[in-house]
Amino acid sequence: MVHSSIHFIRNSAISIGATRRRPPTSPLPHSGRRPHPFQNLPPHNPPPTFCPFQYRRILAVDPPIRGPTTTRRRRIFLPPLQAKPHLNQTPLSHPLPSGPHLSRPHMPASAEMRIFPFPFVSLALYKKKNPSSCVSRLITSQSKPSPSSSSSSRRRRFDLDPIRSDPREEEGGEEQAMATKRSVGTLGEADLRGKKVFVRADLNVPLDDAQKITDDTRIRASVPTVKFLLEKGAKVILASHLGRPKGVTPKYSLKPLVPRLSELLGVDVVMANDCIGEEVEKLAAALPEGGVLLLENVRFYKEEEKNDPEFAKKLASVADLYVNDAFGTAHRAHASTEGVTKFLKPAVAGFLMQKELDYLVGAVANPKKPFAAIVGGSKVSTKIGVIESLLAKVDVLILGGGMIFTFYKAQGYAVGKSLVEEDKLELATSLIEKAKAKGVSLLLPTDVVVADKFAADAESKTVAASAIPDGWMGLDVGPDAIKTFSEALDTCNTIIWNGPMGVFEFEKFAAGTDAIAKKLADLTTTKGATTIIGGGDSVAAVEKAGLADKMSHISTGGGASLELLEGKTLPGVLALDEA
Ligand SMILES: Nc1ncnc2c1ncn2[C@@H]1O[C@H](COP(=O)(O)OP(=O)(O)OP(=O)(O)O)[C@@H](O)[C@H]1O
Ligand SMILES: O=C(O)[C@H](O)COP(=O)(O)O
Repeated sequence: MVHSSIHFIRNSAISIGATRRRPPTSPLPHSGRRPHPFQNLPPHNPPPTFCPFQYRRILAVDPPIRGPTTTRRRRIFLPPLQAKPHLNQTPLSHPLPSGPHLSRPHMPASAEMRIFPFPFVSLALYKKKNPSSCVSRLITSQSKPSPSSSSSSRRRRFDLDPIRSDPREEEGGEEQAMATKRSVGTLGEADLRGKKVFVRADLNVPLDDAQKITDDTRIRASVPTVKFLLEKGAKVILASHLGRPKGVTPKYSLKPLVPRLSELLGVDVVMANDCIGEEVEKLAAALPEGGVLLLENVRFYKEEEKNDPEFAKKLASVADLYVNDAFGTAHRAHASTEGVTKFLKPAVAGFLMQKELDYLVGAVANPKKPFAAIVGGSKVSTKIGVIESLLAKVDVLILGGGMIFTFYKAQGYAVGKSLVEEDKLELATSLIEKAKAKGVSLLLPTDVVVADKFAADAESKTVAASAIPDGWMGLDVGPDAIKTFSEALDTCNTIIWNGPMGVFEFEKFAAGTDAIAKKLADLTTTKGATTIIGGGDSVAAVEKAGLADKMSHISTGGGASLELLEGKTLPGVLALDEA
């Protein structure tokens, strides 16, 4: 059953599917991999403009993530920081040593005396007994957003007070609707035998130049729902998109999927040359009980993405009822995901859809605490919503990937040629402050692996986060950071991960990502922690490490999982029947 609703989903579904906010998440050869962020950078980042440099010892205290009784204050030493001139910190007489040893507890006593109110790692705002009570107190002391901000088109939720009155009462209960959809499992043989069921799946799988499937995860994930329907004597009309074709484009045909689908389903799947029209009508009419008809790519019609009602009606005309199992496309309000529900009843959720919602809504809304989120990936700008939303839920937030350099720079570090979003420096500072205000332990890497160029064969070395040499770029988190992150994760019972820790595509810079993948697999299998992986590249990294089956849940949706984690509602889900 889909878990009960969460109070934080509060945004209107209307605009959600309307924008193509982000590129496809998986590296899809058929559609071309999205350009790496570095491809858009000038050859050299401008050097930092602030000076003179002052060095200071930062001492931050992380919160008691070991739980109420075993709580102890643990000190984490960050390497020396090049302070902003206006910070007016007492300079040390000499630059402090940097490197991995700095986070070990054998620091000179003089250093331990220097405690700065620096929000970099988190602060000791944690509650002694009940984590949420401390967070509650802190948050309720903040002013509530103005009515105008809450209705803002940015649809951000988590700068809102998460423990104030239940938003369902205020905003009409869309979030409840997300979590209480009718499942295909409620349909019995009486409902299904001899019926034509329109199943929208997300079969948007990567194909190589020879049209060979390079990752069949999404096909396999769609099998349980279809098999269930076939076993109950239904006739399945299967629809999907593939890539982002502009009109009919042979390389985006779903035909190459037929053999694998037939093999997995144990039936000979019939393929149509179109998704609407006479041929489809004939093939659908000829389907036997337990037969499967695969329609051609619904995106060959522009009406699909426009959610054109006439097109939706045509799609629906060949079937009796509707099942949406396309979680990966549920954030799109398209004809085959949303429009078609106006013409087919019942319209229910498939098993994959349910599982995704169970984890990405249910487990995230009611996590077994302590709850940690690991957010990486290339840019902070693509993860703002996720970070803000998770800040209201988690006890520990670990940041990695390319985005950390924007945080470092915002705090006065020199970052060499690392990826930096200059226009997000203030945002980075404000996220740090929000973490502090909410009592979240925000962990940034204390050391990084830097490279002299963005290449697999680049020269590399590990340096303290504060000591990135000019002309070098950070491409992975360092061993000390991995150790600190692992220790923090050891204490957690629910962990969600989105975005790799480094440029894991290059073997030399994959250690941080691999270590996190191994850690999560280990925590799942040995400790029973709930681990959820969302986001195209993090999923790819886990698959690459061969650890996918060790995690509690690997999401099949990149954009959809991100939107859910941001607290947005998914139109493809909202349109389904209530349970
Ligand atoms: N230090 C770094 N510098 C530059 N790029 C990085 C760095 N660390 C990671 N990356 C890149 O980030 C990319 C992944 O970022 P992305 O935000 O797409 O993550 P994701 O897991 O795919 O999440 P989602 O699909 O939900 O956006 C990878 O291609 C990786 O090479
Ligand atoms: O790969 C995905 O994320 C889904 O199939 C949705 O694809 P889209 O981003 O092209 O809508």
